[in-house]
Amino acid sequence: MSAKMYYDKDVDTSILEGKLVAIIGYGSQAHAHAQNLRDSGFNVVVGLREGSASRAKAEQAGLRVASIEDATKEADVVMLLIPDEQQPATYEKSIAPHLTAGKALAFGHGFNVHFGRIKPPQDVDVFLVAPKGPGHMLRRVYTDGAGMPGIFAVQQDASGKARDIALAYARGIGCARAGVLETTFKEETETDLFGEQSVLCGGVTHLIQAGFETLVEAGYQPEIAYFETLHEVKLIVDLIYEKGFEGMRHSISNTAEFGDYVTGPRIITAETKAEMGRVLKDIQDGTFAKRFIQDAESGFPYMEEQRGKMRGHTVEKVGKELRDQMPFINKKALEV
Ligand SMILES: NC(=O)C1=CN([C@@H]2O[C@H](COP(=O)(O)OP(=O)(O)OC[C@H]3O[C@@H](n4cnc5c(N)ncnc54)[C@H](OP(=O)(O)O)[C@@H]3O)[C@@H](O)[C@H]2O)C=CC1
Ligand SMILES: CC[C@](O)(C(C)=O)C(=O)O
Ligand SMILES: [Mg+2]
Ligand SMILES: [Mg+2]
Repeated sequence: MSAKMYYDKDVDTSILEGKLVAIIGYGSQAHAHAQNLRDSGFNVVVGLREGSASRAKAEQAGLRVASIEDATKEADVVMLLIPDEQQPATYEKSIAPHLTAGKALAFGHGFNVHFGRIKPPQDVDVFLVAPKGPGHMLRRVYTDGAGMPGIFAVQQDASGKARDIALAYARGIGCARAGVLETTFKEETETDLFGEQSVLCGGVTHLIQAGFETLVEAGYQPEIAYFETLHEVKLIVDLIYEKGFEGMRHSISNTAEFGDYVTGPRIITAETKAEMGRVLKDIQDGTFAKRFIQDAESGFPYMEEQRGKMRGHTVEKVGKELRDQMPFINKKALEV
């Protein structure tokens, strides 16, 4: 293996003993960071805006809650885990005035530092710890005794200890159970945006949607189309996750494997890969970031239009009905 991987045995967490970590926000990532750190023995305070709907949930989980300003004042490490588009304004108003020398400012994604939207003072440590997966799954795998890989990067090392703090933090949220490796803000930001757009979120959902629509438009039952093009994706991906492509192909029929080789390249073509290259370029030169921020600043008209379209789509309606008949599917997982 060429990358240096850090596991629990390689990480000394004593650097955070007696220190206070403020988790700003209580959404997907934040609730998992706060609860995992607390369960790993760290001191945690959750910083929330006034009137936050999340206060009761955080308190119910046994966490102490303070205003963002007070949490920043008290804490040694301030982890900013609110939506990327909201971070600069909250940082300027509620965090920067209290971010005194010697503290550490941390992120779960490098977007705002990399694109120059947050410029922390020179006398604080700045690092990121980015778990490679959704926050709700970060909490689930931690409570299952497993872990989710993560990557960390140091942008500013004012204390000379920023790497050790970042690694201790990564271990605290459970990432060093699965493996943690070092990156830069640039590499994390660009690869994360590329992965979520091209493969994990944009790629997968649009592939499923196109397959589902093709079957339904050809007259097949939507329920069968749902099982075939969506539900079974998890079962196939679980095998890829556990055993790689070869392991998955061992489990499927020869008929399926032959069709995989014949038809896969007709669906994901050389042109698809060339387009992925153009997507990556838009990410690298800031074109995507600009488009995202513009939509956010106008109240997300494009994003809301897309959400509205999908809400009424048959794949969503049929899917909800079918999932409601499957009580073993974890329905509590996304409650926070
Ligand atoms: N979602 C994920 O799994 C991943 C996210 N990340 C990164 O983690 C960070 C957080 O993302 P994510 O967890 O999706 O965020 P969420 O959308 O889940 O964050 C919601 C939380 O942010 C708070 N919030 C929203 N707007 C404001 C505001 N203007 N001022 C103060 N608090 C606000 C909400 O407060 P309230 O409770 O009061 O409504 C809520 O607690 C981002 O940098 C993201 O890129 C990284 C890896 C994966
Ligand atoms: C895949 C999307 C993600 O990058 C993540 C869960 O890792 C995100 O920004 O939510
Ligand atoms: Mg992301
Ligand atoms: Mg990600």
